[in-house]
Amino acid sequence: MYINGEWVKTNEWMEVTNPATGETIGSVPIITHKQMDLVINSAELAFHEWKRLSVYERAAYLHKWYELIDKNAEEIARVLTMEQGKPLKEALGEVHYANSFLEWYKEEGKRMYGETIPSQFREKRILIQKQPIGVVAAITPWNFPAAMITRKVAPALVAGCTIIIKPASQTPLTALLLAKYGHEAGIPKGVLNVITGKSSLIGDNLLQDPRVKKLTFTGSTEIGKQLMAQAATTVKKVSLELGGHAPFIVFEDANIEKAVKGAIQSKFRNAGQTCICANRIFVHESIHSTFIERFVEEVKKLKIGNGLNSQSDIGPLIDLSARNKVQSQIKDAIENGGLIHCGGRVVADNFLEPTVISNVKDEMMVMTEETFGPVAPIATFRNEDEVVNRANNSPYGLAAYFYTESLSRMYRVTESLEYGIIGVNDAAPSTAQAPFGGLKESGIGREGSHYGLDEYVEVKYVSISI
Ligand SMILES: NC(=O)c1ccc[n+]([C@@H]2O[C@H](COP(=O)([O-])OP(=O)(O)OC[C@H]3O[C@@H](n4cnc5c(N)ncnc54)[C@H](O)[C@@H]3O)[C@@H](O)[C@H]2O)c1
Ligand SMILES: O=C[C@H](O)CS(=O)(=O)O
Repeated sequence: MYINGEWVKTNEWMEVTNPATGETIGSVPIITHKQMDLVINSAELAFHEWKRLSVYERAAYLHKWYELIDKNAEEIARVLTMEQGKPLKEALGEVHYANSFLEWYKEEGKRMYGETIPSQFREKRILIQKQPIGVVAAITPWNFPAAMITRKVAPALVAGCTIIIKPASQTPLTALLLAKYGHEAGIPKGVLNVITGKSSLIGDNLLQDPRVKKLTFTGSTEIGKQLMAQAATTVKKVSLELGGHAPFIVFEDANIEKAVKGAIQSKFRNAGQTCICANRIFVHESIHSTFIERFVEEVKKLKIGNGLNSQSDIGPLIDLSARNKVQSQIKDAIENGGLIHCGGRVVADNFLEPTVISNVKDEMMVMTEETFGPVAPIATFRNEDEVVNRANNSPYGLAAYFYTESLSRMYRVTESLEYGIIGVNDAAPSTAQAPFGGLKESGIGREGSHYGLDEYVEVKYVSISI
């Protein structure tokens, strides 16, 4: 663990395994209650100094950190693949995507402007200041072990906050490697902290402690709800990036080749283990057979294998329970009339073949539960109103995609879909300068863009009588 600028150990450890091989590739300490108080105290003390630096001084630290991550991207990507499983080419892409948040926020922090507002009284002046909120608790998921951390750390630190990061137990090594380079960048002690251990102990301590002013969580909706309730006990500011269940709609006037390419890209990235993966594919009945033929042809080209193998397109699922959950969705679809066009079988322990299922009904598990795996369920639809209603019929509202060549349809459907992120003929919308986040039970707040910076500041109103 990295606490107050030092590498800290304990007597208890937990192992980190490679999901592709089951081998133990490392171990990390299990934090104690006493160390929880140490890390919160360190972050609190550091905050009072860190916030006094100019944003240009803070940005300079982020710039050095950015340069070190860029220089060591291959090393970080290899560790990421070893503990998370994604193909090395995807892991390297994630490291650069993660670093883009440092690059973007080190400049955006310099635009954290205040305001003056005209008063109706001659003798009064109205001043609006933006100030850092304080100590931030960041709890992150295993599917993007680098990007889900820097998407929080970059705006938090440049705004003047200090941060305590708890990475997922499955993927702590990437977080610790990022901290190593943050240390080498000279980030002052107590500003950046990475702790590991039992989730509930860490969560209980962070969320009950009044010195922690903000919770930023990325993970499942179930855990997000639990943490939001715990944060309420000390009225912490909360940002939640939660589950998704993206509809992917192919209208009759779509460019089918673009739609097939986009569906492959969205569905099978990270073996389908991303919050914005296409989860429900809706194809207009008039082009269904053409789409399926081309889609299955391309899916069959995908190569499954260890992420360290440069030929692999699809790595393992994170663990056996994840694989079993996806398998149960496939089984339910088949039992209810779904037709398997390819895949559906376990290749080895955590490896599941990329699977395409047609004749899918909206009541099936695969169409109602988040599918964190390489399974593409395809349903047909007759008209725009029908498919928009079906697409919106979900407790989730994170990402949605649709393919059309019609400008008027693009506006109609974009305005009707109840999702925070919409890709129109585009299956890869994520970028640092744009706001990422969802509606409904997909979360609260945004990450990335200037909206993401606002999550780490308080707005102070100063009324002056002269
Ligand atoms: N919206 C987004 O930006 C986004 C991004 C990535 C993943 N996700 C979602 O995350 C989920 C997959 O990630 P996951 O399996 O790591 O999610 P998860 O909710 O199981 O765990 C997320 C994090 O919370 C921690 N955690 C679990 N229980 C806790 C507790 N009681 N107290 C404190 N911390 C606790 C975990 O250790 C992990 O670090 C999916 O639902 C996916 O959609 C969303
Ligand atoms: O899994 C969720 C991630 O936020 C997806 S992305 O890498 O930001 O597109």
